[in-house]
Amino acid sequence: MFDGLKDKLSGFTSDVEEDVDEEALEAEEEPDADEADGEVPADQATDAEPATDAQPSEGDTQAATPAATDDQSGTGSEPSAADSGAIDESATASSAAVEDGEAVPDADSQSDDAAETVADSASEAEPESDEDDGGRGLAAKAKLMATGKTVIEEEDLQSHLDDLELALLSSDVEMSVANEILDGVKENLTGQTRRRLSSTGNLVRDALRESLYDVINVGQFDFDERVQQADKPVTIVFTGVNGVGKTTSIAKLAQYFEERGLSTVLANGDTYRAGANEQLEKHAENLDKKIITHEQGSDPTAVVYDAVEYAKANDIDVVLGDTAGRLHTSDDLMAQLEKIDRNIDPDMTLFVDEAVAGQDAVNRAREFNDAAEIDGAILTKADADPQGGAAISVAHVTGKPILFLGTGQDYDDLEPFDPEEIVDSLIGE
Ligand SMILES: Nc1nc2c(ncn2[C@@H]2O[C@H](COP(=O)(O)OP(=O)(O)OP(=O)(O)O)[C@@H](O)[C@H]2O)c(=O)[nH]1
Repeated sequence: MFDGLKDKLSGFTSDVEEDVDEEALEAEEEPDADEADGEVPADQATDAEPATDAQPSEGDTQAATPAATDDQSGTGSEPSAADSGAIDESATASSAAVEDGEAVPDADSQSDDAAETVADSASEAEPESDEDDGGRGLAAKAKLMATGKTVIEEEDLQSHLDDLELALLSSDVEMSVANEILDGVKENLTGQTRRRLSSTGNLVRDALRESLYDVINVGQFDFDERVQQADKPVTIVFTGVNGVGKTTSIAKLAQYFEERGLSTVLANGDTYRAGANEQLEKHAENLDKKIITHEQGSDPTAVVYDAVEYAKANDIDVVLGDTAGRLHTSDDLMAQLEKIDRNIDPDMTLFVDEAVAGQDAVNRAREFNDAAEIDGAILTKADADPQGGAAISVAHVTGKPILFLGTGQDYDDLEPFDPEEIVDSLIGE
């Protein structure tokens, strides 16, 4: 699921990491030259407050001096990050933990801790009165260098952001959504201080994770809780064009509810299309569910109404009503759904489309929502979609959450949409 997009996002994070670390290594050579003479650079000397109790280790005096100047804790126990941080990742992560006054964590959590520490220290590292050289004073930069930290500048990122934009658009992410993600990444990442070589990857991934989560997590609500708490019968009406998996999704939801102890009745409100009754009847038979149908061409509202009456009379918990999806006659669609709304007042209207339709699905979601407001969406055929563009875009474009993903042709191939899980699967935990 979404493997093409995963690869592209992982390409972005590793490219930024590689590039920014390379620049940090190049920049590192300059302060080293000063240190070789045993002299603290003038900028640092004026900027730094000596920590009187800092005890540099033997033979490491040049690096230990600036490191100690950054040690606000006064413990004097921090190893020289300037010397070891750029070379030895684990040493850097350990020193980050020491800064926090914590025990050295296990190997897996070291880089995360380092990223946190660096994020925490970003405000400390802000220049106060240093001269401005495009946003950050030279003295502040030198100070960061000396402590094994460096800052990510916007110009370091621009070409990568361009690549990311291309990657998102070519994965069918809607333009405004791609822009929102890019803005978020830029905002989250630029100006970040980070510990050299140990935390860039985490910072980039976290920045991307946060921006993706923000666009995906729009309008989420607890579907199960809403259904459980609503007065019964709960009526859910499904909209969307034909052929995308709407009927199958209704059947999958009937099974989903049964697994949660809720009974269902199906209603075929798609009275427009020949064969629609038979199609839904087949699913009802497979799942041993009651189905309400009327003749082709009859009033869809009457079908759903009858299903609601049946549910009331038989203590059925949920009515699942299909409708005909004809976007090209959006007036008809509107009139049909308005009539259902007026007469039946469904608890929810869910839009169904296929993830594999990419931009088309996103556009249809917008149009359906404009024509008759939806409460949420189901994206089918996510199992066959390498792109992920619709899954990322639909919620942001409609302002309504994706509630389920269809992940196969079997009745239990329906997964609740969990934004956090989706983002983790796209970026890695
Ligand atoms: N791989 C995969 N196939 C699916 C999924 N959902 C539905 N399908 C298949 O998509 C095809 C169309 O599904 P239907 O449920 O018939 O689609 P529909 O929207 O009701 O279309 P009409 O019946 O023409 O209105 C069927 O072969 C389904 O088995 C899914 O999540 N993954």
